[in-house]
Amino acid sequence: MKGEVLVEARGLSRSFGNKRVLDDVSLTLRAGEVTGFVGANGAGKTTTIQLMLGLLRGEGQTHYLGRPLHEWGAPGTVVGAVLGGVAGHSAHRLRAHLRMVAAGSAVPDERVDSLLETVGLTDAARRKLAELSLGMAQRAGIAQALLGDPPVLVLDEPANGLDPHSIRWLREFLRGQAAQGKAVLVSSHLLGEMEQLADRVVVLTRGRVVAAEPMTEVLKRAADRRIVTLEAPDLPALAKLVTEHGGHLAPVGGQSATVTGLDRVRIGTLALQAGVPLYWLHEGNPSLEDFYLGVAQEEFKIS
Ligand SMILES: Nc1ncnc2c1ncn2[C@@H]1O[C@H](COP(=O)(O)OP(=O)(O)OP(=O)(O)O)[C@@H](O)[C@H]1O
Repeated sequence: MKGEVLVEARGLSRSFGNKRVLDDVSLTLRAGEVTGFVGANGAGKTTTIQLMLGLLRGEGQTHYLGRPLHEWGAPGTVVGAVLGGVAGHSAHRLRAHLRMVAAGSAVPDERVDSLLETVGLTDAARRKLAELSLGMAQRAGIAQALLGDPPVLVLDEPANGLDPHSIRWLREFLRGQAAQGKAVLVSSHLLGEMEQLADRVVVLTRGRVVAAEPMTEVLKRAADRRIVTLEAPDLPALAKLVTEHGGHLAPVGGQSATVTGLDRVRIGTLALQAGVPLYWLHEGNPSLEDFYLGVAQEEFKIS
């Protein structure tokens, strides 16, 4: 059922030596939703995913449909993971490799063929794993993750290194999986891509979750942080005006400046009323990037 909680990760923590790389991370994945897991390099996304999947030891627990993964007899029917292409012997041919994995979980051969078709790899079925392109390897990894028809999909940086065509395919594919009722977790540092893909965003900064919100809320909050870029011949006069009305103007060279705290309509109206000339002003669309940079900045200030 859409919105039903399928995965509940609580209090995930992990240290390497005396370095605490994850600190009390909690995540909830819901049926019918793509959750975007974003964070800078080294923030701890991969470590979180490995803990969730039981591939790494640490503190905390993750329940899949109410139970830890190890209590499920066939974990592949609960969660499918794509952790960077397809893992297997490089000399094995794709279809044979998938059939071998399928046999281990009592999945019939026909499912391998239908999944190869689903991910658009029917023509590559006889290629050796070593001969697959990066995009093909990602698709093959997805086919492998889907063998047990799990209701949960977890993908670590699946868009890494893909060309725009493959990224688009991936986006549409994952949206399709969510539309079928699966809960999908995707980690990425490609914020523009995530904005188009995710229903919900979890932001990780230095091992801690600093935001977990629906994308609609993220974009609303980003709108509040929107930056206006402008050009004006008398920046000191404009700066005074902006400050008087609760905004902040920062010169960026020449006659250009950025303004935060006021939107373009307000700035334009105030300038007109005060007789301060403006050559042009521009306000970008609210983006996940604005939101992300905002929360990451606040986090660095307080810690
Ligand atoms: N086996 C390990 N031994 C020591 N430190 C580790 C190990 N694995 C990860 N780390 C450290 O833990 C931190 C989190 O790493 P992790 O790979 O989870 O981050 P990430 O968010 O996935 O980053 P990226 O986007 O670069 O993959 C980093 O500082 C990393 O150096």
